[in-house]
Amino acid sequence: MSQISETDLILNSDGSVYHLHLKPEDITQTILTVGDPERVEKITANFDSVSFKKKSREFVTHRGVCHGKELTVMSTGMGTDNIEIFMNELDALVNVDLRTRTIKEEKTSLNIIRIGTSGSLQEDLPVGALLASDYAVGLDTLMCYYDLSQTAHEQEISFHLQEATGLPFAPYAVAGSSKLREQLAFDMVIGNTATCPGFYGPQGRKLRAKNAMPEFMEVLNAFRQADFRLTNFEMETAGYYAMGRLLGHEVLSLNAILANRVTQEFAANPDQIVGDLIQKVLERI
Ligand SMILES: O=P(O)(O)O[C@H]1O[C@H](CO)[C@@H](O)[C@H]1O
Ligand SMILES: O=c1cc[nH]c(=O)[nH]1
Repeated sequence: MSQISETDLILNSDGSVYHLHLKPEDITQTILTVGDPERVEKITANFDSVSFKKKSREFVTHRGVCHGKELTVMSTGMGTDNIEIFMNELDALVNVDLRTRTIKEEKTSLNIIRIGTSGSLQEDLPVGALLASDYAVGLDTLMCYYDLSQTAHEQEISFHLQEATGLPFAPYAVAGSSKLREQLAFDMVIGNTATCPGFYGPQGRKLRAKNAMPEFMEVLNAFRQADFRLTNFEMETAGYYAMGRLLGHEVLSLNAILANRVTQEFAANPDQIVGDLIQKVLERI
């Protein structure tokens, strides 16, 4: 069996994976993820007990027990470049024998649930809504570097969205886990999430820097492919869904809608909206 080299899979001197600084025994099969490292503690404050904590760069990990269930909560920081590192190293923890550097014969599929914040792209998706991403569309170039398989429907969305936006590469469209959606999001809004490689220009915001595509938000708002429309944007979901498919993990992105970009409203109570989402997930997991 071929060995993964020391530069492809970098391990720290304690045997942990390079950026996450974790060993296989540090994680559980179900992992809740957040962007903001400080949100990890907000979730595990609800736990019965926390048995493990680690911080490495923006990757903060807590492992513990909530309502009798073993869970891991991890922060990723912002952007799909972080998600690429996060998903590869998480997968290596369960599907690579780190001692022999060989891929395990029997694969483990993780349940990965993002609890994130997001902005609404549609007037009828209000601030305060909790949204599960059915599909995510990556408006970044991450999938130019991987051999992602897409369904015919996903390919059509990718093709027509490139046409509509005029981007010089094809965005990638990927569905999330229907199993996790049915378990966790049965009363939430079901939407389709645009994942942007930035918070300002790539989401149509303008401060001082001149935008190359000043109408970008309007283009995303108006995009239709049969009955498909984009409902919200953020910065990680498509990276999760695509890497999840490549590696065989169940992934669901749940979004607390904090801003409505059409009505230009921002939540008066963002912590409460995120808190509601956390409580729902912990009750249902
Ligand atoms: O609240 P989180 O999970 O960080 O998610 C959203 O918030 C950040 C931008 O403020 C981006 O990471 C975006 O995806
Ligand atoms: O508008 C928003 C709100 C949260 N996160 C984003 O990326 N965009």
